[in-house]
Amino acid sequence: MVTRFAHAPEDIQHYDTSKLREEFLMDKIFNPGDILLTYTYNDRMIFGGVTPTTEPLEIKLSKELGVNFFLQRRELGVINIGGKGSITINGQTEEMVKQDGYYIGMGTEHVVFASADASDPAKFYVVSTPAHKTYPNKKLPFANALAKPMGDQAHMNKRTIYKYIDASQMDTCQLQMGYTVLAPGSSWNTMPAHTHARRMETYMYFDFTDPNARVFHILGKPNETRHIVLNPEQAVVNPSWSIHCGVGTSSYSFIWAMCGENQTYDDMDQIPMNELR
Ligand SMILES: O=C(O)C(=O)C[C@H](O)C(=O)CO
Ligand SMILES: [Zn+2]
Repeated sequence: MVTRFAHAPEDIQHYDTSKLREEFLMDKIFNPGDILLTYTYNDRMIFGGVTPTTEPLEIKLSKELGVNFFLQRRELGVINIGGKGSITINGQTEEMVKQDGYYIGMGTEHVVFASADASDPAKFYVVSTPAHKTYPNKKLPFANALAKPMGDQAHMNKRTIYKYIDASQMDTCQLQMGYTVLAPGSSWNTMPAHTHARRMETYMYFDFTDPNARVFHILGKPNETRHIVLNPEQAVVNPSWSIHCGVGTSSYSFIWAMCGENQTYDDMDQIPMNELR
């Protein structure tokens, strides 16, 4: 697990490209046979990829968090974006096909991730946030996600937001998580842009319709923006004060996850176009 510190808006004013990437980009999320995690000091979210191949994998963090086991004081959201796999929670196994999600509550001692076929491994994108209460574990199949169509082709931002972990559907301490799929030919996400000073957010981009495509992710204060160019299966941390939107050279999907003061998805401050710089 690597640590990324939190920033003030002024910090990034003089960052060059490599410094900006070093501070905000997670350039590898899925490494076969491995667990790659980032601990951001923005609301202490931990996020990353678990990619089991021949052997099952378990996130074992105790000393790093000053606890006896990873989820002792945390909750966890999972979405599989790879091949068939399974999650075994305290000894009980659930199949996890591509797009299946899971919410695992505070206090769960063992969560073991496995792939059905090492040559087409499951890719579990995981996000964990601090918790204070145990809410029930819940499988989150794609078909049950709340689908919210957004945008239109004229604005090149036709997309569907699938909310997996949403306060209207289930209880969590902080975590909100979902999956946005851009329609073929659309390239903009989250434009018009917004901030939500009450919550931070991570974005992990994947499923580019052209594997050679790139996404230009935009962050920063609305009047002082920066961009980071992303390959498929890379992620960005967005501080609460930052916009977070992007444009791709093809269509793509991304998983967003948030935590902070509230769980009100629509609690956003929309940025008028003429304020963007
Ligand atoms: O495409 C979008 O718009 C999004 O997916 C927006 C994210 O869900 C978000 O930023 C929520 O705060
Ligand atoms: Zn947002």
